[in-house]
Amino acid sequence: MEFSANPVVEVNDATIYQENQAVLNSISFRIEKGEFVFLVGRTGSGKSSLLKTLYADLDLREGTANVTGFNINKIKSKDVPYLRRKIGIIFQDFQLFPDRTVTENLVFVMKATGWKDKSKIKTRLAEVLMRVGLGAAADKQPHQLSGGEQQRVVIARALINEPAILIADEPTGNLDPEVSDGIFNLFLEINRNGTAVLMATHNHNFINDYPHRTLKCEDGKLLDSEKEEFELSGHY
Ligand SMILES: Nc1ncnc2c1ncn2[C@@H]1O[C@H](COP(=O)(O)OP(=O)(O)OP(=O)(O)O)[C@@H](O)[C@H]1O
Repeated sequence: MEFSANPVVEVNDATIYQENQAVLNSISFRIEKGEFVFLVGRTGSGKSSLLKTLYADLDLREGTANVTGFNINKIKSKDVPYLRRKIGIIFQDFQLFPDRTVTENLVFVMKATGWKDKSKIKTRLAEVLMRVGLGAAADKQPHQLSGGEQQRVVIARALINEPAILIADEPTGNLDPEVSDGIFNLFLEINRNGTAVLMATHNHNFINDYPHRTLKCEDGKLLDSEKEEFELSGHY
């Protein structure tokens, strides 16, 4: 991977806290534009805490982090929505409005992020739904869709504002293995089109089948497969 002047994520000497407990100590890493990076580590090792720090849901008290040009350690709450437009966030629970159609779910986010022009909204909506293979689902409600399809809607929602990076926290954690593979392949495809991906996962098959740079939270440290060798598996 080329070393660029403008990485999508740059973290220096950051200590990640949950309340008064340091979860990860003095960690540093960068993610370049268009990179695909796995994040692993056993339950409670700090993966979600790290991701939350990157999207400014958890205060960064020590060290610095720059995400898509925003200084996370100095970011003001009024600027957090602008940061979140540059990153797409995807969780394992789908977090769609259950009583609204797919279109309404997506338009809600578009309006909240400044989209006004009706024809542009319509075009973008069709684009992102096509991109995730759900061209025919626009008028369905979440309960009429399978878990995999709901996660595709969430990914479509995350893509609306052309984020520089997708941050995914166990995006296939609630899905059957076969469906998980489809969702994972969708992430690969989105990545091939230039969007960086940082994906926390417990699914070793993904990493074995698609070996790529892997960060591992272990004993308060962040190991980086680009810098050192480590056991992928272990007690988790
Ligand atoms: N809201 C919170 N308040 C206090 N402590 C928390 C909070 N969230 C997480 N922790 C603690 O911080 C540590 C790291 O948790 P974190 O959720 O980041 O781990 P994880 O690697 O994402 O785990 P999992 O694989 O289960 O999602 C754990 O000890 C956890 O108990």
